[in-house]
Amino acid sequence: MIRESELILNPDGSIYHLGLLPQDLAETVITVGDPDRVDQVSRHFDRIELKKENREFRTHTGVYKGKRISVISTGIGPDNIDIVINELDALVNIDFQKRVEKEKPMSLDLIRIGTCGGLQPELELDSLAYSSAALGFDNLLHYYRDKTEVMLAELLKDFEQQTAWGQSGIPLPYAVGSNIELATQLGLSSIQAGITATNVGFYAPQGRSLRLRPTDDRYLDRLKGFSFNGQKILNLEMETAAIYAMAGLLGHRAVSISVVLANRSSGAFSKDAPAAIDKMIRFTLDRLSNIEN
Ligand SMILES: O=P(O)(O)O[C@H]1O[C@H](CO)[C@@H](O)[C@H]1O
Ligand SMILES: O=c1cc[nH]c(=O)[nH]1
Repeated sequence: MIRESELILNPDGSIYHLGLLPQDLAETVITVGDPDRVDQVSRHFDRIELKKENREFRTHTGVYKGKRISVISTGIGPDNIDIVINELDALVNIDFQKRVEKEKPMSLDLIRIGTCGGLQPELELDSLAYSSAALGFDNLLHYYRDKTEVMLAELLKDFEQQTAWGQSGIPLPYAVGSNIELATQLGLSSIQAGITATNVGFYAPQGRSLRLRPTDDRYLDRLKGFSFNGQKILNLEMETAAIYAMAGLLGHRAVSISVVLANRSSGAFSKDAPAAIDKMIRFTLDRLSNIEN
């Protein structure tokens, strides 16, 4: 039996941070960083059956072209992903009354749609990128025992060697992959694909410098020059690796799609980010509606 301090339920029986009951959640879950983006997604639904909110975690569940979908905001960063994915998993795989794991595990489809900075110069502003794999510069995966089951060891070894990472003064990331089956069902080969660097911050952890200097002047160049099986590090953001790690460990299918708002080589930023984000939302909903329930 899972103790009250570990599986924390609110007085209405909902899970601690997300404030959701098991029946509130669809098996297909879109995650976004920004709570307002939840409304931008659900306004395309045919109908919305539920709206709930606690802290930065806003959830709408509804139906889009016959498919039941939940969209939930995670807020920014991998620390929130630990909370969101564990609690989403608990909603479907733990019996809240008996406080035990259910016998037959359920697998959710998790689709992150977020914004990112483009690392490679050729990445066009407002274009979409699919993260086939991700390097996690957060430490989240290292806290979970079965990490070797989801770690892409070869990619990581090559990364360490090619970038001479030992000289960077920054801890080595972990490497994890997307769910290929889900990516194929969504037809993500139609957009540019590559490795995503998931960072633990927006400024120095993404090589930005306002008044503080990053530890390693060569940080972005090290990332830019890396390639594995013909795939380069395309973009920088703050959730994908943590989602892939947690989904992999818990048996869920996850993919991450990003819209490129910043070109970190040219220094340009999108002239119409809301329109670019809406394009990504429409693309994703359209692809999701083609997957059988
Ligand atoms: O637009 P979202 O989904 O929040 O994603 C990106 O934007 C935020 C930083 O501005 C980080 O969360 C990053 O991953
Ligand atoms: O450069 C960017 C833009 C959006 N989100 C990020 O994390 N980085």
